[in-house]
Amino acid sequence: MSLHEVLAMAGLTEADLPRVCLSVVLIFALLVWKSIKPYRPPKNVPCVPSKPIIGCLHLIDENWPTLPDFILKYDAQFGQRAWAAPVPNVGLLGSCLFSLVTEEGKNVREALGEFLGDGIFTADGPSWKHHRKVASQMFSRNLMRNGTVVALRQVKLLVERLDKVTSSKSSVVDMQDMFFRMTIDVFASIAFGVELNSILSDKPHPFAVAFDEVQNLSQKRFRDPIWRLKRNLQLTDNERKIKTGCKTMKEFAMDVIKSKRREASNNASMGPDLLSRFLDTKNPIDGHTPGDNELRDIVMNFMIAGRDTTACALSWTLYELAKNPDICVKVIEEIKKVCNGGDAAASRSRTFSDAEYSYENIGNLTYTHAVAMEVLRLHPSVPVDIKFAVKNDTLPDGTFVPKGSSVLYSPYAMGRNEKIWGADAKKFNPDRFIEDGKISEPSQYKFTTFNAGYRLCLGKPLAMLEIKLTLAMLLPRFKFSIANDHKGGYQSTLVLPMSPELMMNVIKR
Ligand code: HEM
Repeated sequence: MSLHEVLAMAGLTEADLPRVCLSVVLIFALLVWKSIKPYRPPKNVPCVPSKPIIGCLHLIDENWPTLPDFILKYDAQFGQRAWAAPVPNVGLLGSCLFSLVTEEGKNVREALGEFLGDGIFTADGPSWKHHRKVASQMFSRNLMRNGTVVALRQVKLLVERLDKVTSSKSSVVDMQDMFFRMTIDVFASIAFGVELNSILSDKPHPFAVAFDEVQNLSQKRFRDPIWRLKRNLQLTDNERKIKTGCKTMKEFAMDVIKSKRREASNNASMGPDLLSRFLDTKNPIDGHTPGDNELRDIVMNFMIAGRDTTACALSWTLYELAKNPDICVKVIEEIKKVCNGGDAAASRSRTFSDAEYSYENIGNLTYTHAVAMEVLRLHPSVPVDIKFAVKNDTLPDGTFVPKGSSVLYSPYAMGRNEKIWGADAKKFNPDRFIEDGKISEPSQYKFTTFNAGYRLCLGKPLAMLEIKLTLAMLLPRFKFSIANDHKGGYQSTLVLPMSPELMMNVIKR
């Protein structure tokens, strides 16, 4: 249909075209204007340089590639007190101070809504309590044991892959890529009971591709005050790809759920994966069994929470150990002693008993645990987190937080803060977490890598277990050194992947 015909249908002529265009532009501008709500910071709170309407969005945009360091800079500049970073629609009070207001209430996760669904991350109030209670059951001792078995199976495949690579000429491997492949396999197996086989295959599974793409693209929304408009009208390539990616993931999850339900109705013995466990579990609160959508959201939230966070932590651990060879030697010594009964050959062997890497043995790797904690202090997998005030509150420094404002805290900035960790805050020193040969757990409000209070990360034990198990399998068998000139840079995303990639020389011991 020609433009002329369209105009004629609307009773207009070509002479009306400029007026029509102007009206469309004005309506669009009004929609944009309506979707931008400027933010006025509370009185007497120091503020980063800002402009009318857009606040400091321009600074956030400029500094996005190193956002955690941008926050670190202002935390240092303003001292131990709250400061404001006005962002339209969001607000933002930056703070290295925790208060009650950060412990409960709505998470600003709307931008990840269609990805997270109606799961623990997006839920608030009674609904969150219900999710938390249901999700807590996932972290029973039995599940942790099953997690150990699943993770061990996948780490074995990683050893197999590294063995293949090191027997060829080129032994330079992108270890971060390996860890992202391994952790998606681990979590798909724990959550769905499905083997994605990403470690051994060249072409990643479509679910893994969609998972990565949606996560990366959704993060762009945080810098875009009109992303809702773009999503609702499907205006950009970004928004269209998010929609397609979510569809791929949801279809995959639904297929698995349906096939599990079929297995269950045929009285087949169900696996130990989360889906199978939750299929017939009655909710203790309302007594109902979860529907397909609820099941899908539970397992997807589990994967989102656990996969990238653990992969980043593993990458930074290998990086820090390569930079601190004396600490690496101590870790290997502990692994040999605890897992392999002090037998050096056994610690390198490709044939081993699963008992060597049992849940109990991994739990006894005290120094290795301290190393992982130190890595997570300096390189927290969630470097910046935002909470939303459900009621008026006051931060410990006396700053009033009105209901509805967002409070930002940065485990990255807090982890490097000398006032919190002492003059050697930037030094890699795992001993700071050991007292009398045992782990000395710091307060959640000091070590905020796993959040604090009511919404403390539920998966911390599982994450620590997977990190230690992977180190126990890899370090005695391979020597890793950094192959590229890595300065410890990162990519500013919801998590903290290394940038550039972690290219490592891998040599069999
Ligand atoms: C090194 C690894 C990990 C780090 C640093 C980490 C960090 C965090 C942080 C900062 C939060 C708070 C998010 C927020 O509410 O804004 C969180 C929540 C959560 N994490 Fe983790 N996480 C890790 C691994 C895991 C793993 C392996 C799982 C298990 C699947 C998991 C499950 C959860 C769950 C279920 C929540 C939501 C808790 C709630 O809202 O009540 N995490 N995590």
